[in-house]
Amino acid sequence: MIDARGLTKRYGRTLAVNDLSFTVRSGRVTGFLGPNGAGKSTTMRMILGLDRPTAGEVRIGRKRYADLTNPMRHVGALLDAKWVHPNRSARAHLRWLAAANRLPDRRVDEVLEIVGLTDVAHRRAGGFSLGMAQRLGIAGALLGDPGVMLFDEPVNGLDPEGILWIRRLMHRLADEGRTVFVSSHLLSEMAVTASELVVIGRGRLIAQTTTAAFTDQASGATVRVRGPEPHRLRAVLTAGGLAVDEVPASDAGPAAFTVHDATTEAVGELAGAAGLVLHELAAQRGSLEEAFLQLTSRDVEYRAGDGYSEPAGFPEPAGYPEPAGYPEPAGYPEPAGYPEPAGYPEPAGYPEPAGYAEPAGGLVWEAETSWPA
Ligand SMILES: Nc1ncnc2c1ncn2[C@@H]1O[C@H](COP(=O)(O)OP(=O)(O)OP(=O)(O)O)[C@@H](O)[C@H]1O
Repeated sequence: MIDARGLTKRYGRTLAVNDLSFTVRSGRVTGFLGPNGAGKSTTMRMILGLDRPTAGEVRIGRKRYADLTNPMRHVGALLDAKWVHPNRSARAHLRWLAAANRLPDRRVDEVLEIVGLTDVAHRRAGGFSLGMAQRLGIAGALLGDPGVMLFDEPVNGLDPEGILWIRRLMHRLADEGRTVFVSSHLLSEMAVTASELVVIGRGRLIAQTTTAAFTDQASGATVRVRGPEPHRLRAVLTAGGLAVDEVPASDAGPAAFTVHDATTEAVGELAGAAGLVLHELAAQRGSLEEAFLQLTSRDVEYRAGDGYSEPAGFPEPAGYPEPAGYPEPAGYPEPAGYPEPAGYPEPAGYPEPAGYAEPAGGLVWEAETSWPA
């Protein structure tokens, strides 16, 4: 578990992280989401003891990083994949890392196997592609078999195969009971990788919630429903106080209704009480992108009358540029047979520390942001 309380970091006039509190739980992938310059890397560096907070603190388990004995056994991180001596082989790099951290040498071959680098372990790391370098970085993070893993923008610059590999690895690590905290400014990638989200903007917490609740709450829950008696169905739902829109037949499916701000339970019970047969009843979830657009517009409305003023020292990150050469993983196909880990059950073996309380459910709307459109 990672527990941040009041975490604050100021660089001169720039408030990079501003009174940030959140909890990252074990046994699931938690996405750390925010636009460029939101403060994600700074927060991760503070978790890892590489930056000292101006105020507040962060704990891994129940200890601060500085108080961990042999930290690599507790927390592994991929911050910069190219942090490796270019003339060392992958195996030599990992053996050096293991020796420096008093970790057993046999673990080197184990982690090379996990990340699929066994066959190239003798090659110079300086000649590795970005994808291979990422794998080597992850092997290093896994050396101590830590219960907590941090990844800072791990898919930046990777091809679709590399992105998919990282995503599957994170799910696997979470299924093993580890705490997996992964930062990204890519909403689409987080939507399929993370089951929980910590969302920040300009250094402040916007939301901590499940990915599903975030999209539901921000984009509103809608239900798709269809039956053999559409006229009666519409009348029954409307009489039940629900807003109904017709969806004409298309390649995507036969004609149906979209019911707004409703649950499948409410729609099903109204239909059942009227004795109506249904052929389809499904919750429709908005995309994470839609959720963020909704969030932004809400903030604009909220700000209109509340006297909100821009805090000093919050420069707008200029233009939120997409890193050069980074392809948006738009719509790359999910390979057949790829199973989404069902429900991220809490695995045995990483018990929640005593006294840990589940954060209150629902969204925590605490701050404003300007998400790039
Ligand atoms: N060492 C530093 N000195 C001064 N300012 C810094 C330093 N590190 C970060 N900042 C500033 O703090 C803010 C947050 O930066 P940070 O890199 O943590 O954001 P990020 O969310 O990780 O962004 P990105 O996705 O672009 O990496 C930015 O305004 C950045 O310019």
